[in-house]
Formats: sequence, structure tokens, C-alpha cells
Amino acid sequence: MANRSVGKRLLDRLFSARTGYSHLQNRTVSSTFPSWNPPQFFGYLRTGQGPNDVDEPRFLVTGASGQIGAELIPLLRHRHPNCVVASDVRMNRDLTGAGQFVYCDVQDKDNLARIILENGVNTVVHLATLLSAIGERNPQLALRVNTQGIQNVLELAAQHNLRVYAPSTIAVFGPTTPRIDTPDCTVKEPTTMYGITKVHQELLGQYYSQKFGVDFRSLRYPGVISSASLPGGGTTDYAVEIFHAALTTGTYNCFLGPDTSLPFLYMPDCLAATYQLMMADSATLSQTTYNVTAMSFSPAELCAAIQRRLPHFRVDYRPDFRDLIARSWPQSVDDSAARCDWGWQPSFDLDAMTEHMLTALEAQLTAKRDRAASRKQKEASIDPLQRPPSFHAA
Ligand SMILES: NC(=O)C1=CN([C@@H]2O[C@H](COP(=O)(O)OP(=O)(O)OC[C@H]3O[C@@H](n4cnc5c(N)ncnc54)[C@H](O)[C@@H]3O)[C@@H](O)[C@H]2O)C=CC1
Ligand SMILES: CC(=O)[C@H](N)C(=O)O
Repeated sequence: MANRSVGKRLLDRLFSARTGYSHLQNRTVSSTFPSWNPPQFFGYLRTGQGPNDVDEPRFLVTGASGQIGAELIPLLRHRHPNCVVASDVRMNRDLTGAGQFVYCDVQDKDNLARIILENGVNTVVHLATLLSAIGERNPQLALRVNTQGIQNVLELAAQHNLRVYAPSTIAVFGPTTPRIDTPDCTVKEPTTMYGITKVHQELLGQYYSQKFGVDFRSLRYPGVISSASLPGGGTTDYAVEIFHAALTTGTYNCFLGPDTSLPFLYMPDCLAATYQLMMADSATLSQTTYNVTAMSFSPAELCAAIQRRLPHFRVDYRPDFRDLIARSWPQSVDDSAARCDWGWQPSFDLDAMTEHMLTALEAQLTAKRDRAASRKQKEASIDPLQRPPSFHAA
């Protein structure tokens, strides 16, 4: 994120020493909001030198074991070695083996605070969420996790001078929203619990930015398609499942109707947009949350794209409640503000994504088959009565 001059950092530190609210000194406070004078009795919450006084980001990623986290963490660890704490309520072996991983339920504010302070975190990437389909199956849990999570993160950000990146979603839109080229600023009357909690997140982020000077940034992702990680219970999951089915069984039962069109983003573009916005100079940003998109297609169009490579692939359509959700969301979104403000430009359209997905998944399947074959060979070469216990556990 934006570099600061030495003089400004010095001013921050002086201000921080007096009040512990150095971040309020730096941020533009909207003229529509009354100015905020931090009450002195909040002083007991001071953490000394604000973490933002150093330029090197130190990340805490919540919900790191999910579809986005599993691919964002390796990128952050590569670009910021030893500066990333991954966290979730669920373990992900790939993440735990390759760097710091801690248990963190985002509903537990004290534990979040402890992890942030003990690790010198200055940037929270908040991914812990229950998505649309899983959220409709358990709306009370989705309400609790999604609203308490962002409330805790933003409250700690205001107290400890943290930057926050928390993605939003096209699920903030609903049936009363224009469905073609949906702009950033339009009617937001979602009909899912997930969408309602994400409108809450967007508005709360904007409020904490304007009122308390929190550096809050967000992208309104469409459906995200990825080869390395599986989706976690959304309406757009079909667009990942369909590729796995195409390469294994050759048939897929689609839970959306053939013509239900939605916007999508391929994971490399999703990671690029995320990192680009997180690192953008704050002076270039005109809003806290931006639409981003790369392509729009229906299940029938995706099926046709796959059939160009795998002509025998077949899809049956059995639309369920998720089709109704999808039909309440935009078919395409207008991301011109992201393009204009910080240079967003996607690289993958439907055909490029399909080609890349099939190649990546084919390579994974081949590697999996090779591993299974070499295990079988190993098994055959060892007398069953002589096998050590570790052999059975492998
Ligand atoms: N994947 C997609 O297509 C899209 C994702 N997004 C947003 O991106 C972010 C990440 O989404 P995904 O990775 O796809 O979700 P996911 O469902 O794959 O992962 C969410 C993670 O949150 C964790 N989690 C659940 N409850 C928790 C709790 N109480 N405390 C801590 N962690 C908890 C889960 O264990 C899971 O690993 C979310 O904010 C989501 O709204 C937005 C639009 C599209
Ligand atoms: C679009 C999303 O937010 C997510 N993939 C979901 O389908 O719930």
C-alpha cells in the first residue's frame, strides 16, 4: 500500500505517542461525516507505535483454508516471506506445512486481537465467510460468522491502526438491481443471508473508513474459478465442479439451468486484482469497494466451451434453489471504476480459462494417477506381513 514519507511517519509517531490514533491523522475524512475526536479515555487500548508506522506489510489472513485463501497465501508468502500468518477454523495441510498457520475463529475478538498483536500484524485480509448456498442452509450461522467477523476485524483495525482487505461479492445485488452491466453504485436488496451480510460488510467498511480512517479496501468478486482449490459452498461452484466431472466421469448434473448467466473471474486474475488493489496508492482510490469481472457465461455456454476440447462431455440440468439465487444476481457487471482508478485488466476470457483449467486439471490427475501407481508398485514389492505400521498410514 502507499509508501509514506519520513516526515509524515515522524508526525504519525508523535501523534501516536499522544493519542494512539495516528491513523486518524492520515486519512481523508469525508466532509459528509462529523469530524471524530478520539476520546482520551480510549488511551488504555493504545498499542504503542502503530503497526502502520512501518512500511513492510505483515498479514493476518482469516479463512485462509478456503478457495481464495489456499491460493492467495502462497502468493503473499512468496512476495512477503515470513510476513504472513494464515488462520482458519479448519486445517489445510498445504498451508500449514509451508508457513505459519494458527487456529482463529473470527467470532472470537480477543483471540483475533491476541494473534494480531503478538505477530505485529498491520494488514488483515479477511476471507472467513459462509458463502451463498451454505448460508441458505444455515442462515443463522452465516449471519453470526459473516457479521461478527467483519465487525471484530474493523473494530480491531480502528484500535490498532490496521489496514483491512475484505472481499465482497455480486451477491450484494438482488432481483431489483439492473442485471446487465450492473454498476458499482446501484440498488442493493439481496435475498440471501450471504448477500445481506455482505451489504453490511461493505457499508461497515465504508463507515469505518470515513469515520475512523481505517484503510478498508474491497473487491466485489463474481464467481471465482480455480484449478488448485475447490470452492466452499457457493452458487457459482458448478463452474469448477463441471471441469472435474468433464475429466473424470464425462457427465455432469448441473444445479443451475442451462441459460442462467453469471459473471466470472479466473483465479490468476482474481489474485492479480486482489494484490493490485491491496498495493494501490490510496490517492488513486475513489471508493472503498470495486466491481471486477472478466467474463460472463451460462452453464450451456461453459459446456460448449468444454466440448470444443472434449466432444463427448454431457451435462444434465437439474436446477435447484441455487438457480433461483443465481437468477437474482447480475448477468454482467460494470468494472470501469476499477479499470480507471488502479488499472484493472483481466487476462482470461471463457476460452482461455477453459483451456487453462483443463490443462491444469489434466496435469493434476496424471500426477495423482502416477502417485497411486507408484504406491501400488511399492505395496506389491513388500511382503504384507513385513509392512511397518507407517506404511499403512501413508
Ligand atoms: N469463491 C468465490 O467464488 C467468491 C468468493 N468471494 C469472497 O471471497 C472470500 C473468500 O471466499 P472463499 O475462499 O471462496 O470461501 P470458502 O468458503 O472457500 O472459504 C471460507 C473459509 O472460511 C472459514 N471459516 C468459516 N467460518 C469461520 C470462522 N468462524 N472463523 C474463521 N474461519 C471460518 C472456512 O473454514 C473456510 O476455509 C469471502 O469473503 C467471499 O465472500 C466473493 C465472491 C466470489
Ligand atoms: C459469487 C459468490 O459470492 C460465491 N461464489 C457464491 O456463489 O456464493
